[in-house]
Amino acid sequence: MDDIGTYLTKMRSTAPLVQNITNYVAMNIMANVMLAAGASPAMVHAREEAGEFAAIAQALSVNIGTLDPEWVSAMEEAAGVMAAAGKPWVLDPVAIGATTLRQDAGARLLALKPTVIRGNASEIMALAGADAAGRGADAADAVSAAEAAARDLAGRTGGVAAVTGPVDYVTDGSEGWRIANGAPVMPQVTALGCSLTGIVAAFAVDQPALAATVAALAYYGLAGEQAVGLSTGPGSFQPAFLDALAAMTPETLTAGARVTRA
Ligand SMILES: Nc1ncnc2c1ncn2[C@@H]1O[C@H](COP(=O)(O)OP(=O)(O)OP(=O)(O)O)[C@@H](O)[C@H]1O
Ligand SMILES: Cc1ncsc1CCO
Ligand SMILES: [Mg+2]
Repeated sequence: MDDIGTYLTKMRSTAPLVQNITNYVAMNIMANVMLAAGASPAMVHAREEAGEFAAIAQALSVNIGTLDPEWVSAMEEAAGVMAAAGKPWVLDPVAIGATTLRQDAGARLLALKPTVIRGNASEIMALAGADAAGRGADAADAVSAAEAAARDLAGRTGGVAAVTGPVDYVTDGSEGWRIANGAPVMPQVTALGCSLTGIVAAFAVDQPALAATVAALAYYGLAGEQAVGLSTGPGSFQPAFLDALAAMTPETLTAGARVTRA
């Protein structure tokens, strides 16, 4: 893996415009996370404009957290525009195993071959069709249990799959990487995974998807570690995390990234 910090430098140098079709829970924290990192987020989901906006966005994130059938149409249209233009788009299959509506949406979006799929272990397993324990937005399976599902999804899409948790796993179907950065308080703050999906989209602009995803996850986890020292629990963690994302230098990221070959 190249110097991890350079991916942060490249992302900030272009402040990429990232369209996010995300859930109601995530919208505010996700936009703030992306701004703190140095990207330019726009939450645009109406069916009448999602595809039109995708034509000007540099990347797209699609999150099924609070979906409805109208939103799914907008997601498909925007993803189709990105795919046709060769621009990156990232799928976050929130609680995919829970209902038929989510499973159907996940299957339709998977067919549009996301550049990157980012989810927790239970979501990656359920999207791949494996038996997963998680039924809501929180993970109930270990990252290790989802590695084969991640390789399967990457193979089927020709893209990258990322499983997040205590130690993240990223694969393009052949090579795999582990990212040990992160903090146990992160799953106690809602939508930090959703927000990370937007960060992955921003890092993937004009960069190879596998390396960009690894770098985005290391950056995010390291900022989480730093924020723990500046906070006393999930409430004060959130503003401290935004500050840490903004303050991170490429040099600190390169030095603090705990990335190993799987
Ligand atoms: N136990 C843990 N220890 C350290 N870091 C963690 C832990 N669990 C999650 N993380 C980190 O938290 C971030 C968000 O990942 P997580 O797997 O919690 O997403 P998620 O389940 O999709 O979240 P949400 O759906 O609430 O947005 C990642 O950077 C991940 O590495
Ligand atoms: C809690 C929750 N419910 C639907 S989306 C969401 C945000 C975390 O995925
Ligand atoms: Mg999630």
